[in-house]
Amino acid sequence: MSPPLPDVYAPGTRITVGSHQARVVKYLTSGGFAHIYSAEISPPDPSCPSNVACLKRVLVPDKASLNTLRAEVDAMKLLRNNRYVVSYIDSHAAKSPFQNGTYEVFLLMEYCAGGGLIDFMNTRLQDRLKEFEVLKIMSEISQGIAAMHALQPPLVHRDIKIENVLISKEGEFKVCDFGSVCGVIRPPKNQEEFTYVQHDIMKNTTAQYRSPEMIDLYRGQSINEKSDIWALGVLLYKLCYYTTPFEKGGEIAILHSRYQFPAYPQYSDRLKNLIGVMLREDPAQRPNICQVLEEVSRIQGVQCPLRNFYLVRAMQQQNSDLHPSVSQSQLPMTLAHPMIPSVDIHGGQAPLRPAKSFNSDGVLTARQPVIIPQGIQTMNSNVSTDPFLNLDKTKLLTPNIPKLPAGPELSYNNHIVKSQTFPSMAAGAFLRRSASPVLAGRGDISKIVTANQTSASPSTLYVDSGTQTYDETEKLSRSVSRPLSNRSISSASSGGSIEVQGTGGSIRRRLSHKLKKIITGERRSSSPIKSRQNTGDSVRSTFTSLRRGLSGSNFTSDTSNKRNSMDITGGMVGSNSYKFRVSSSDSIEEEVSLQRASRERHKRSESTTSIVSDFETYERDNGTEVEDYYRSHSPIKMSSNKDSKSSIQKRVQDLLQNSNESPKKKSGQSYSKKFGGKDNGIERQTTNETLVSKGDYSNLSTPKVLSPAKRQSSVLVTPMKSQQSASKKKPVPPPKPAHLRPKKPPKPSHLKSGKFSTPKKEALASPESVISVDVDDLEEDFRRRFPSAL
Ligand SMILES: Nc1ncnc2c1ncn2[C@@H]1O[C@H](COP(=O)(O)OP(=O)(O)OP(=O)(O)O)[C@@H](O)[C@H]1O
Repeated sequence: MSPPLPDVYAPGTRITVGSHQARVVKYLTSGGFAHIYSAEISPPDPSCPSNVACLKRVLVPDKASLNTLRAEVDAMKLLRNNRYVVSYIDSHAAKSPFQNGTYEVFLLMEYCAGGGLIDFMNTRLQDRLKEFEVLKIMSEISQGIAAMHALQPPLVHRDIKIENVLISKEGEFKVCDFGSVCGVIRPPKNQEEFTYVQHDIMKNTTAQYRSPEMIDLYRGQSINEKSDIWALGVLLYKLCYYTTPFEKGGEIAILHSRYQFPAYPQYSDRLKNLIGVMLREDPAQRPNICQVLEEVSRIQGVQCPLRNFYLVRAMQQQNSDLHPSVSQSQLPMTLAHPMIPSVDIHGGQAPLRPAKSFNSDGVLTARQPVIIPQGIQTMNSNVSTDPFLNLDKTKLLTPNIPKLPAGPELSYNNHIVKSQTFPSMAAGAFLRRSASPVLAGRGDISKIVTANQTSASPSTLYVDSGTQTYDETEKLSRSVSRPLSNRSISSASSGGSIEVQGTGGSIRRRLSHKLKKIITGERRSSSPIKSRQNTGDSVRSTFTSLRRGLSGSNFTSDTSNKRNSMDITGGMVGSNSYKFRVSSSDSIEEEVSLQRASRERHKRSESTTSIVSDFETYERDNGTEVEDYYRSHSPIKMSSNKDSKSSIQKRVQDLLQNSNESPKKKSGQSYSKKFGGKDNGIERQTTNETLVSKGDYSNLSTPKVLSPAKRQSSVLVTPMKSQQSASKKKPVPPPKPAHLRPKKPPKPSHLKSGKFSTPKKEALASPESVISVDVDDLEEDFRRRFPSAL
């Protein structure tokens, strides 16, 4: 329970926040546990043209909650120069003089004088947003989110919603509230992880924006950027129709992605189609953020303001595979940094593909053409990553699509427009604002990519200058531990004096590495792949994971497992030596990120960082391990054992221990998340809905043991290999005893019906075909050929 906030600062109160002096101008509003002020700051910051910044003062109940705030600050630092993210200026944390053991955090950020998007929407209750307005908002938010997804490893916002978009004085739409930010969360592997992830999702996400993979953890799908895409799809829908698509249908509707388009207001089929692909049940079938932005730009009829960094990486990967001895910097610019054309390059006559279409009642009617992104089509033709290419055929062909009741009526007369605090943006002003793309703006992600590429090795796109040896932000730790005196708080972190890429890069690298390492359970030298090998049962575990994959276990979508399951022939179990590709439809991103992660691990193990980070210093001064901080913010708690060969068992043991702790409470918990309500015109989101997977796992019965027949599943292999394996049929050895098989908790009964009862199959990649493979055959064959390996 957070302590009550002390009295509101009177106008004129002076506070030192980091290296900035702030003078309170006006109390604006209160968040969950925060007071929000406008304040004049000095020295000036580029993000505050008029020297007026936003001061957020949060009271934090304990040190653990401080970590949440720190994570938020770290994420903001990483994104500080993106034009469509609320800019971070400075911050400071200190022990609270009001209550023992509590802390106060002051966060200076760009002041968004235009108020919240929700306030703006409330000014347009009668005259709903026009399509071009929706597209402008969508484009800008997508650019903000792209900045997060472009990081390597990516950051997932996890709480994208209308309420978390603010409007600048200039009318730009900016993403805010990074308190739920996280790395990719791999699928939970046991009951404790299930419970932990479930709790974490409940705490950090908003019910109506939750994706199917967040609700049904049994699907064994990672929570990653595609979960943000889903939320962005919900947001887009709400921008259009002022309600969320699953308002009435709830979680069951989310799980099936069932919703309707209201008849009013009318939007183009392309826009509805975009919503449709973003709300695909299967995350792999959703577009990535670059594809979303490309499609938005195409509908707008403007050039896409962002390079498709996923494709750039894929191309660079391809180049380095083809020319391993040639570094990216040696490649010609056009090759190393291809500009993916985002507009039609054939006179606007791009090939047309069918897409879902809905009639004015919101009922699926027929296929409508949609233009395929040219860049994807030409450069990536053998990889089915474009969701606009692989339309949801199941849905298109299903004759009896259940018709949901008509969408909720909107009683906008009851809505109260919150306009006193923040003047709502005048429609005229909105119309005046240009929707032109930004190619080299302050926050242009391509600029960040390029900046990072200049010093990047072929395998790493995002590295900072490499020459930076001192990060001013380290002052934070020292200042934090200093006593408070007369409201004068010493430096929290530096302001704008540090080179953006340098600072961002170093923090990003730190945060990213740690998040990746801890949140995904991937340690520097003990990734899921390596750790299996390190534990001494690599070959066996390879077969085990293959068996899991074939038996349709929930855990097959873990990409590292997938990777393991590939390396099964030729006697080599090395991660790069597979000859026998057992795969479903690894997306190009997954493929690239796997290889990149592998190279990065290698690279990291060779180099030591010379940058002393603020948090590391803080931890040093305060006697806590920096890893604890990230671990405490991680939805999956991992071992603190620094031994690079930490075993899976050890990590699971730690997890078991940690699972007794309740997850850390978010101090600045969203009032909307916590209390819901319709205080502000359009409904703010609530979290009082429960996850479908919220069943009581403590009462789980013994998991079913799969029959040998079930262990024979359809998998994808290359045709050549499939023939080989078919010709090597051996007698099937007896099935493994039940107690030796990996166990998983059974699904709650309400998830067993319909399509949820069967594991989801990935989309099929065209050059591959489906055959039946017997794992035991493979194992037997392997044993015969390499008797000493097992
Ligand atoms: N940079 C800003 N510029 C202008 N107003 C802001 C800014 N940041 C926040 N606000 C206002 O303060 C409100 C609460 O802010 P914020 O969401 O960051 O606080 P919080 O404590 O995290 O609240 P919650 O957790 O409920 O979202 C926002 O809805 C918005 O109206």
